Amino acid sequence: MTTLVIDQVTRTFPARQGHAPTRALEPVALTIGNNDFVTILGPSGCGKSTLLRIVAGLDHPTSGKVLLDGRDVTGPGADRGMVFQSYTLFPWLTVRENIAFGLRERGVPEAERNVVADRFIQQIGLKGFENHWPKQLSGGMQQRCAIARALANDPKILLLDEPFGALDNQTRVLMQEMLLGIWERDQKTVLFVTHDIEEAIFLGSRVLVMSARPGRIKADIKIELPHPRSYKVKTSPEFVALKERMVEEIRAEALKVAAEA
Ligand SMILES: Nc1ncnc2c1ncn2[C@@H]1O[C@H](COP(=O)(O)OP(=O)(O)OP(=O)(O)O)[C@@H](O)[C@H]1O
Repeated sequence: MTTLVIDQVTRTFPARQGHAPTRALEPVALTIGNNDFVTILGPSGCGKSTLLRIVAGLDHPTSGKVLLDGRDVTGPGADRGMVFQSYTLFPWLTVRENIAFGLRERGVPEAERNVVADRFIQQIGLKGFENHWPKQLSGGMQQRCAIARALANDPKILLLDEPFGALDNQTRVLMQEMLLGIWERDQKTVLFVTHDIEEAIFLGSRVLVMSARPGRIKADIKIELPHPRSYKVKTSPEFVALKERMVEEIRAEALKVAAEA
């Protein structure tokens, strides 16, 4: 079982060209495990991406530390799979090659790589597109491929930074169901950043609400909606009540941001 510990992590970006330093994160303390699907919700600029980048090892805390299964996170690693909002597939590799990229880096033989890649191609519904180039795919298909590429490495934890933010609403809902289906089957530990309240509740087993900058965890809410979840749960009284609560939490933070501007 995977345990991620975020131990009193802060991040201050240094002063630049007459601007004061930016305090992006106040001490954040958090333990994630039990194959949680944790969604992080917060107003724009509250430090969500900064926190995720620190867990990914792409940025470093100013103080505090991150431990994955007891080991200090000091840089990126195959134990953490990352998916960004913008499409980040390698344009010179086909769908199958993109998905198998991490396996190739680790020296897995081609035949084995193809078996793993094809399993994920099937799971994410890209069968028939194995040999397509990223530019031949729609945005939603590219993001499915990016998720498959992250999963193919069998990471301990999947880190997603607004992965569906650039998609139209219809595609976004389908992608949420697909990702949830994978989680329901494989029970991966997931950390998912979004500013979409419905998305955070629908996907999450736990929603963390962050305060306005400097960000800290303002609320940690367990979501007990039953699984498997379909989009229909969004109209249930439980879902609507959770949404009302989150709207209030986020509104209070958004007002603080507006008052500062
Ligand atoms: N490399 C950097 N240098 C200086 N300041 C930065 C840097 N990265 C982020 N910041 C600042 O830190 C704060 C938090 O940024 P971050 O991107 O983590 O917020 P966010 O919650 O992900 O926002 P959004 O929802 O708009 O993507 C912001 O004020 C941002 O301007």
